[in-house]
Amino acid sequence: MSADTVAKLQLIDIHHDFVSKNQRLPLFDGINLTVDTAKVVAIIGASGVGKTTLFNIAAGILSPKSGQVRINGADCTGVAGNVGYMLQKDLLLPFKRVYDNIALPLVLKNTPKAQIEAAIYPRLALFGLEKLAMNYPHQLSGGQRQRAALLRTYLSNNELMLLDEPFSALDFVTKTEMYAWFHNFQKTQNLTCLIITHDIDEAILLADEIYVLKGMPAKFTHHFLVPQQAEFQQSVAYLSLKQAILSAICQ
Ligand SMILES: Nc1ncnc2c1ncn2[C@@H]1O[C@H](COP(=O)(O)OP(=O)(O)OP(=O)(O)O)[C@@H](O)[C@H]1O
Repeated sequence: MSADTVAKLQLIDIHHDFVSKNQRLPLFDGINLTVDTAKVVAIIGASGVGKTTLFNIAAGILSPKSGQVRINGADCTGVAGNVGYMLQKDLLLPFKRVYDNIALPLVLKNTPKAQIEAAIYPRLALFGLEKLAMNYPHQLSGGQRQRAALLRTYLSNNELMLLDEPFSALDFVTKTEMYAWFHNFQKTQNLTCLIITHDIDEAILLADEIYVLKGMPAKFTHHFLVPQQAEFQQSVAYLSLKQAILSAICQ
């Protein structure tokens, strides 16, 4: 396999369990997943199925009982710091200005001030934050806060971004705008993202591929490819795909 064809992220035969009330709770019994460069893969599943745990394993925050996490072909199992990770809630620090919130991961890496400025200022416009950098988070709308959190994640690591329910907490109109903005941003920047969500529309509107995670131990029961033509979103085929995913989750 040449370097160009190595997947950005591979989860290989992941097994994991928890012990609860002296009982072993098998969570994963051989999960496999590949995320190719410049693609967005969404994992959709019911609450408690194991999405966050799988994300923590992919991020290296949690070591699986067995199996391997490969990033760019290298074994990164249980090794944190190789991905950008954005949690569901934007988690901006309320007492810090937007700029300082965005700069935080770079400050923690002891990046020189001039380098931080050079990383942030040219990108503010891309994230629609050019007039807001000196504001505090409470002065921003939900969508603006989420874009600030995304820019922070992007600057911490944009090789591979893991996004937990990136926009589902927003109101319908803001969410719809954010889907269009993110889709365009991801495609123009060739970002590679793994997303977890409960929201079928979020999965279809953001992802190239969708996996349904189900059962206990959980496994991927269905895999859907999302057509990428612009007219797809207004088509009957969109509704059919949504229905098929819903059936897959509820079956
Ligand atoms: N540290 C832990 N010890 C014991 N059980 C745990 C632990 N962490 C998670 N679990 C259990 O593992 C299962 C999966 O949890 P996880 O948070 O990964 O699910 P999820 O799909 O992300 O849920 P949600 O969508 O509600 O956030 C749940 O049943 C949870 O109670």
